[in-house]
Amino acid sequence: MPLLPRILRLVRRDTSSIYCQLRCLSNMSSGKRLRVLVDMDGVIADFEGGFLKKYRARYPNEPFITLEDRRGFWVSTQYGQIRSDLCEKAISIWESKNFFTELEPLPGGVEAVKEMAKMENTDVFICTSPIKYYNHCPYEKYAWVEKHLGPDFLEQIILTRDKTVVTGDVLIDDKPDILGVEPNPTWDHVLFTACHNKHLPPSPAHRRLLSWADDWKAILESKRH
Ligand SMILES: Cc1cn([C@H]2C[C@H](O)[C@@H](COP(=O)(O)O)O2)c(=O)[nH]c1=O
Ligand SMILES: [Mg+2]
Repeated sequence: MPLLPRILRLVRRDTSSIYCQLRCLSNMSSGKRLRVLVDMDGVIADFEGGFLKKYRARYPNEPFITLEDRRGFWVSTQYGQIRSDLCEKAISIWESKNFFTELEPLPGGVEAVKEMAKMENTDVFICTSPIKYYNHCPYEKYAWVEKHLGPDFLEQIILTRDKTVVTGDVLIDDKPDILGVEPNPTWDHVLFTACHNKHLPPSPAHRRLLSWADDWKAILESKRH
């Protein structure tokens, strides 16, 4: 169909639909775009800091693990190693209402993601795993994105418990082992440094992004070729 009738047809639709269609047209004309998947907890939202603050407030007489002493991705596992009932107490924190909405942004993350989304030939998606206790978490993750990244970013959310089935060029994520049903995900994993993974030795499996002050633009550029 010629371009003008196509545009006229588009303007009759709602604005988000127009946005999507124009982006598709732009994709078609500009060739290869880079698709960046950005994790939320531990990458742009301060899960560990938020957890520790709320855990200590709710269980002031229980032992706790400082961020300096955190080891291993699973907070619940490390607390369970101190005393078995502390595993459940840890879980009770992120299963509580408002836990995910009230997470503070990690320094520079929101700014970097906004800047990334404005870069030419770049599509950014927030790729995040909800907890299975779904009463609050999925809603609150959407609310967090709207509050910090803006309503347009609600189009860019991927909620999945298996990130291996999502296609992308790069996945920036603080979890060292991202496993699922797909043995060969399309993305390259860039490990975002967090309190629980900073002691891990360098691995050929992934490059590191030390923080959002690190050169994330250079990493993206290297993935375009
Ligand atoms: C540390 C920890 C996390 N979780 C949950 C919390 C989040 O919903 C996901 C992590 O999501 P991401 O997309 O990989 O950042 O896992 C948990 O259930 N238990 C834990 O100890
Ligand atoms: Mg994470």
